[in-house]
Amino acid sequence: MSMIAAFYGGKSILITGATGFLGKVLMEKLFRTSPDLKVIYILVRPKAGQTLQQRVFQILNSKLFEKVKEVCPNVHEKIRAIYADLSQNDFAISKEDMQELLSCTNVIFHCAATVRFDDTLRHAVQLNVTATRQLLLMASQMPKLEAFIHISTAYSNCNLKHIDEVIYPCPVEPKKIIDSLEWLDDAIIEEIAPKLIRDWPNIYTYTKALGEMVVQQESRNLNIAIIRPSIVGATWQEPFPGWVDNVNGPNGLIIAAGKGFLRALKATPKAVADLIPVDTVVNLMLAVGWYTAVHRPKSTLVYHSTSGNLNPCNWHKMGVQVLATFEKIPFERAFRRPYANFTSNNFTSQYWNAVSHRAPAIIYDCYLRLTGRKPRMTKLMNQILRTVSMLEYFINRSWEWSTYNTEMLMSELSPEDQRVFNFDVRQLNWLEYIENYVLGVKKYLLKEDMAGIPEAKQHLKRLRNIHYLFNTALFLIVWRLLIARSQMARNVWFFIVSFCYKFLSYFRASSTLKV
Ligand SMILES: CCCCCCCCCCCCCCCCCCCCCCCC(=O)SCCNC(=O)CCNC(=O)[C@H](O)C(C)(C)COP(=O)(O)OP(=O)(O)OC[C@H]1O[C@@H](n2cnc3c(N)ncnc32)[C@H](O)[C@@H]1OP(=O)(O)O
Ligand SMILES: NC(=O)C1=CN([C@@H]2O[C@H](COP(=O)(O)OP(=O)(O)OC[C@H]3O[C@@H](n4cnc5c(N)ncnc54)[C@H](OP(=O)(O)O)[C@@H]3O)[C@@H](O)[C@H]2O)C=CC1
Repeated sequence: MSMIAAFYGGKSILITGATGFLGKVLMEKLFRTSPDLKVIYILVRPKAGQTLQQRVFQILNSKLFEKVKEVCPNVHEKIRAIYADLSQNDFAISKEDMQELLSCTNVIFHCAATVRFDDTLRHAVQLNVTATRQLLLMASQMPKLEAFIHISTAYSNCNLKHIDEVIYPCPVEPKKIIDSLEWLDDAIIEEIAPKLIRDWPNIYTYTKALGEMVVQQESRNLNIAIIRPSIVGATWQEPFPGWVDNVNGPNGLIIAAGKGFLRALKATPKAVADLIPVDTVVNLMLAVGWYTAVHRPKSTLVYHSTSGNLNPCNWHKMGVQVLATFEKIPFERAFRRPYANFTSNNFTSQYWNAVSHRAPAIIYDCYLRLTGRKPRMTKLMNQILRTVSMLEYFINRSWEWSTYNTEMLMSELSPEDQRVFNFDVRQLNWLEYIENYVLGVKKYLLKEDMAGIPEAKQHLKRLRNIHYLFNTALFLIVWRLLIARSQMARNVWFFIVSFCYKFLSYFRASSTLKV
């Protein structure tokens, strides 16, 4: 019998960010392994014209939740969506709902955040710092609370090279930043933001670091733990391999590469690609929730959910496997044949951007214009290159994350829990994982049918022929222009032609003699 699964039985669990990538997988696993849990409260805002109920309905009716419905047929009754906007005071939760949350919650998983690298400082602080403080304040008023699990990121201290499972102090007190944002206007905030974030690469990682400090400062006598995942990727095993649902992190780049838009990347091939499957992170979260509640460690423990020091994979290996998978299961209607050119050199990267990205986009837009259609490729390419530039920091460096606490926890679990809540990334086979990942991107993000693979392969063959034809034509045009302008090129040309002619005459003469 799983002790962790039993622990969540009969519990009321509060999840923020339940509509996000991590939150959905967390809910799915909770319902599947502890169908006897009492209720999951989720703090949700209406979005994209959908009410809370519609959002919940959509999640529960997705493929991700197919297994849950077999194990826990009354899952609809066990989710309680509470209207909340985490960027508002008191989260804009109604008094009645707040009362229920305060009096019933046993465990909190705080996943909500803005994960945009380029968010405004004001919004990122509101969500990643102030909301965390507000939630801790609520937690301190919950008499039945057993554990508060805060989800941070392994990159919250990416200004360091070696990162331990400890909370590092930030140069500026979070409280001072929160207070100053109240009276500074937006223009000034954006002006001071680069000075505040110093050697952090973006607002996101900086505000996540501030969020951790807030957790440390406001922990009071709560049982708190922090989990720091690295780059969260598709599911490894559960509920099925390859599930993804947004374009964040590597997902968007896999699409861009598979569709042939992105053929070169400024990346350090030997740098560690610290991906961690989302189900591994979720298993660790649930194990940490149990351990924090039952064993009540004296201090706030930090757990790294990373792969680099236990089972490293580098960007080169990853790129090669992604490309190999594109060969087997290509994406439909590719713009060009997928190809990978990793370079860590600035100049070479600029060159590839011009030749492999911008030039084909301009040529294609000319073609669209000539055929009376609206040009769109240059805009799309600029968008992709902007995204790539935002992610470059993370694919050109390696970090060392220690994982003592995570390994300690692994050894504390019973064999059954180690199986049901497996977060031992040493068992991960990267080649298999990446293949399933790419397949998942095709099926769940692009919604492409496997029946379309033969046509996709045909399309790639056509693209290859067009590529050869285009290159030959280009070569001939350049050569013809050179001959017209340079005596030297003409001499070389006549030399080659006369050499070929002599060779052919000799070959013909010797074959006539043999007869
Ligand atoms: C040689 C080439 C390839 C070779 C072979 C294949 C190799 C492939 C191997 C895999 C590649 C490896 C690269 C991995 C890099 C991973 C780095 C991840 C770093 C994580 C560090 C921290 C992790 C975390 O803690 S948090 C989670 C990470 N957060 C994010 O990923 C958010 C990042 N996104 C943003 O901040 C914004 O979207 C931004 C700034 C990139 C763009 O903002 P903008 O306002 O300009 O546009 P949007 O409105 O947001 O989007 C416009 C448009 O772009 C699409 N899009 C968004 N994100 C991505 C993306 N990551 N990749 C591709 N496309 C993306 C978005 O859907 C929109 O499309 P529409 O059609 O207009 O809707
Ligand atoms: N994905 C990754 O690679 C990594 C993620 N993390 C951390 O994991 C956590 C979850 O990330 P992930 O699931 O990928 O992110 P998503 O962007 O998929 O999900 C973010 C969640 O936060 C919610 N949210 C955002 N703003 C508000 C708001 N104002 N009010 C209420 N809810 C809000 C979103 O709700 P809505 O659906 O309404 O937008 C969504 O449910 C974050 O803390 C992130 O920092 C850490 C390392 C890597």
